[in-house]
Parts: sequence; structure tokens; C-alpha cells
Amino acid sequence: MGAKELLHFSSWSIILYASYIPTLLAVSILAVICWIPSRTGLSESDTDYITSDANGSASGGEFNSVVSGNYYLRIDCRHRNFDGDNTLLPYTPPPGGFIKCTRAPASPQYQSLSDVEVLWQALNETFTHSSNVSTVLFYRNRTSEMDINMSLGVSDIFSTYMESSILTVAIVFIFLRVGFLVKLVSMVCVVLLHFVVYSVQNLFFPYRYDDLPYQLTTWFPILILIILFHILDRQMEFTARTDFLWQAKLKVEQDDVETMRGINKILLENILPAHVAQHFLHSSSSSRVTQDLYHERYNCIGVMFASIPNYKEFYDENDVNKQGLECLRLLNEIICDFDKLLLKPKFSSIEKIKTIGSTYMLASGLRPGLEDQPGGSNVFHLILWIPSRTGLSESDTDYITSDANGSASGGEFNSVVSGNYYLRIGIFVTTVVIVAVCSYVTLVDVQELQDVEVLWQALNETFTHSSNVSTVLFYRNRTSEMDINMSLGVSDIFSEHYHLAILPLASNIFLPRQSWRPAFRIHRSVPKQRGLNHGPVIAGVIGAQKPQYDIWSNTVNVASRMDSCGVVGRLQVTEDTAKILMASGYDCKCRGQIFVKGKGTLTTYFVKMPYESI
Ligand SMILES: Nc1ncnc2c1ncn2[C@@H]1O[C@H](COP(=O)(O)OP(=O)(O)OP(=O)(O)O)[C@@H](O)[C@H]1O
Repeated sequence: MGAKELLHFSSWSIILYASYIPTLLAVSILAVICWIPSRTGLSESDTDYITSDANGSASGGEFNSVVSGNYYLRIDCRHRNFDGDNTLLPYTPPPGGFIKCTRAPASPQYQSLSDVEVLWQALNETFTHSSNVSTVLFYRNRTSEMDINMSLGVSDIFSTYMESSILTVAIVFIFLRVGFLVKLVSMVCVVLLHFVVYSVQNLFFPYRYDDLPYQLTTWFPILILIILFHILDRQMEFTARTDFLWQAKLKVEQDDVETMRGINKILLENILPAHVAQHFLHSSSSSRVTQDLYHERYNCIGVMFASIPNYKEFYDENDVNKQGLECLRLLNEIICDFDKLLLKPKFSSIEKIKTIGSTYMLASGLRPGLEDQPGGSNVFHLILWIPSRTGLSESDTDYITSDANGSASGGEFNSVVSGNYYLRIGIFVTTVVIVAVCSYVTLVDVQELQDVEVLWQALNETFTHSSNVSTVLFYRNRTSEMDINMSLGVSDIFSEHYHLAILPLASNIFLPRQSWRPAFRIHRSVPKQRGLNHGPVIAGVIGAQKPQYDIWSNTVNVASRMDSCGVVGRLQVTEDTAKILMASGYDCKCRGQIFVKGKGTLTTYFVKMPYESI
């Protein structure tokens, strides 16, 4: 969400929530008013003068604050008249009615009460001595009658009814999680029910206001309350709907951001090695980090340049190759094949640095943190070109491979689930053409191997002791055949492909041929020359626009020279690299001393490939 939209959203939210304030205020005031234990027919000002409790004891609310003046008191009772001498006189009211019986104004002390204190005492006395007194009529003066009807005991029941109405409506409003219309209908039903109860009950008949029926005066505040609740409900629903829409929009935007982030990550990882891309992605928020030069130092890195030396001559802009387009297509095919190969997990330690024209530049061992490990400084990687063997498909190599000398090695083999494996080993006796077609002719052994480790050992043993082994058939089970045909010895004739392999070497961990992974194919018809060197390098990212990850050092310069001064079809290495390779069991042939531009005279070696006779 942009800043503008955020501002828009915030201002709308503020307006929305601000619109609640008057509504809430009105609801609060109404609730307070309704909670006052009023009586029907009593105006607010009446209750300011006098109230009574259920037992008949009088108590003055705001009574003491009433200004002094002439007050006249008239006391009514249900059953008996009350005379001036505080004597209750027998009285029979008419049926169904509450009869006011006026005390004869004989006693001067009740007739005119100029002092509120005296009036108060008189009332107290009256209620103390007369349990049957039900109504006190209280005159401010003789002309305007201000009745204070005190229905002892009944008023409490009545106010409870009022409160219950309000509470029910409030509960419906607050806790019912339904649509605003359903809520409105429920609230109206509640009020109607209460209205009916008020109407049919005879409890409240004495409390009438002279102008309006008490049912209306009771019903009216609740009606207002419902209207306010309904308005509030609409507002809440509106807010909820708006929130929902905003959230939906936000989710879409978040998804877009996630997608963009993913795309950025993929793009960045295509430009930079994964660990470098991670560094930039995680530090993108801090501009200081991105402005700093990103660099890494490594002690022992294998660097290889592989080039197509005659590409410049091969490239021609004529009509046959569509003005050079076909040449470019071929180059692209070769480079893309390399790229695809490097995507495989098993080549994760090899990093493509870049292509320079028709030269492919790779480095192995560019893994940060490696040098911190014990003995890590001795670890380095070499990249070799080795020929493949005919008959291996890409998927086969995922399961099992073998090297030129016959030692078996498992690519993704160890990840194959355990089960019953059957091994059949054949010896090549017929012509190479038959090998290509039939793959094997003689079965020398059939073994049942339940463990991949055992299978692995068996393969190793077979290849070590039997140089004539030409074919291995590998069955996952008896029914579904998963053949891995390894045609040993005939690779020279049939190798139409070159495979790229890595050879990790360490001074303490010697992993020679088991790590060979023939996997990459490239047309042999395209001549190649390669140069390999190892040593310290410094890696880093340069450039603000289109940043590029690269490596620099004399190691790189020499590796480049090994390529440029090399021989077509040969892998040329420096003396130091050759020594390591030879110590690891590789055949290297000394080329002799050659002049290398910028480096003087250097002794170089050619690494013997299985298909080469040097
Ligand atoms: N990071 C790199 N990427 C590509 N090529 C490199 C890199 N570092 C060095 N080289 C190549 O290594 C070769 C040797 O470099 P060096 O600095 O020794 O000589 P130079 O005089 O700069 O090269 P040249 O004579 O080819 O112009 C050069 O051809 C250079 O292009």
C-alpha cells in the first residue's frame, strides 16, 4: 500500500470512527436517563421533591434543596382516612381505583408548611405511624397541584420492568452477531413485547401522567434507544464491510508484493550467486550495506575457462546462417546446456561466473564460511572435462554412474529408497554397434541386494576387479526394469557427448572418482580448449546498475592464460594443479615450458582424459 493510499485509508477511518462519537454520546445519555428509577407519570421535577422506599419510609431526594415557601400536604390512604390528629380513619376505596382521600385541613401543622424541615418531619411522622398510607399529595400552593404519587412497593417493580426492557434491547444489540435488519426486527419485537406487558398489567395504573398515557412515555425512550442502536449498528456494519474490503485489497497487494519479491529473488539469483543474492535481499533496507563493496576472500578456488577457439572464424554473417543468427543460436544452445547442468544440485558447488564471448568461465568452491571450518583452507575444487560413456541417459546418471577406470559411483543413488535391488553385470564381447543396440550379452552374476550401501559396494568391487565389465543392469525390482547401461571401454568410440564433472579434492578427505558426475552433453563436433588453475581469489560484486559478480586474482589470470595458450581438445593446467591431480590418481602429461604472456615461462601439463591417448 502506497503512502497516498495509507493516508486516504487513515483519514477515512478517522472520519468513520469520529462519526460514532455523537451516537455513543446520545446512547450513553439516554441510558443514564433510563437508569434513573423513575416512575410513570412522575415528571423529572417531581422526583426531585420526594420519593419513598418500599417500606413506606419517606426520603427526600433533592428535597432539602427546595426553596422555602408555603407547602400544603395532603395524605391519602387506601383503606382508611387519615385525620388531622394522625389518626387513621377507616376508608373503603371504590373497586379498581386508587382513591385519593384528602385529609381534612384541620391540623394547622399540615396545612401550611412554610419550612421544608417541618414538611419533612411531617412526612416522616406520617409514614412512621401510618403503614397504610399510600399516597401523599403535595401542594406547592393551593392553585397549582403538583401530585406526588408514591405507590409504595410498586414503583420498584415498575422501574425493574423499564430496566429489563433496556437491558434486553442492549443485549440484543451488543451480543447478537447477525445482520442489522435481523437485529432491528429482534429489538422491535422485544419492545413490542414489553409494551404489551405494560398494557395488560394492572400494576402501573395509578402512575399516569396527566397528558400522555404511561405506556407511551415508557415506550418512547426505548424506541429512541432502538433507533440509536440501529444507526450505530449500520455504522458498525459499514465499518466492518469497509474493513473487509480494505483487508481484501491489502491481501491482494500483499500477494502482489510477495510475487514481486519472488520475481526479484529469482532475477537476482540469476544475476548473482545464491548466497550473494541473499545478502543483497536481506540488506536491501539498509542503504549503507548496499553502498558498501561486497567482497569475499577465498584461499583455494578452482577456476576454469572453457572456450571455443575457432568461434570467431566460425561466426559468419552470411545468408546461409541468417546473418550470423544460426551461429549465435548454436552458441546459445551450448551455453544454455552448461547453465542447465549447473542447476543440478550435485553441481551446486560450481558457480558460473560469466561468459566472455564464446568462453565459459566457472569457479568451484565459492562457498562463504568454508574457510572457517577446520581444515577448510585445504579444501579446493577442480573442474574437469571428462568424456561420457555412450548409453547413459540423463535420468540414468541420476541413479548410478561409473568412472573411466571402472569404479562405480552413485549420483543421487543414496537418495533412492531402500528396497530389493537386483544387479546383473554383463561382459562386453561383441562389437561396439551391438553394445549400442543390445547393451549387454552375457550375464555373469545376479545378486539380490536389499541395501543401497551393499549394492554400492558390489558395484565398486565389480568395477575394480573386472576391467572387461561393459554393462550393468540395475533392477529396482524384478518387474520394472531400470537399466543403467554403462558401456565401459567403448566410450572413446561412442562418446558423442562431453560431460562436465566436478572433482572435489581435499588434503584430508580424498574423494577421487566417486564424485565424478557425467551429466552434461555438448556436441563433440565443436572443438574446445580448456584451462584450469587453482589458488586464492577475491570475489565481489561491482556496479550499481546491472551489478556483476566476478572473481579476480592472479589465479584467474593464469587460468585464463591456460585456456588461451592451450591446445584444442586439451585441458591445460598449471604445474601446481597438475601435482594435486596426479596425487589424486590422474594422468597428466607435461607439456613443457611455454611462454605465457605477462607471466613469463611456465611449465604446464595436459590432463589425460579417458578418451585421449597421450
Ligand atoms: N575476472 C575476469 N574475468 C574475465 N577474464 C579475466 C578476469 N580476470 C582476468 N581475466 C583475463 O585474464 C587474462 C590475463 O590477465 P592479465 O591481467 O594477466 O593480463 P592483461 O594484460 O590484462 O590481459 P590482455 O593482455 O589479454 O589484455 C586477461 O586476458 C583477462 O581478460
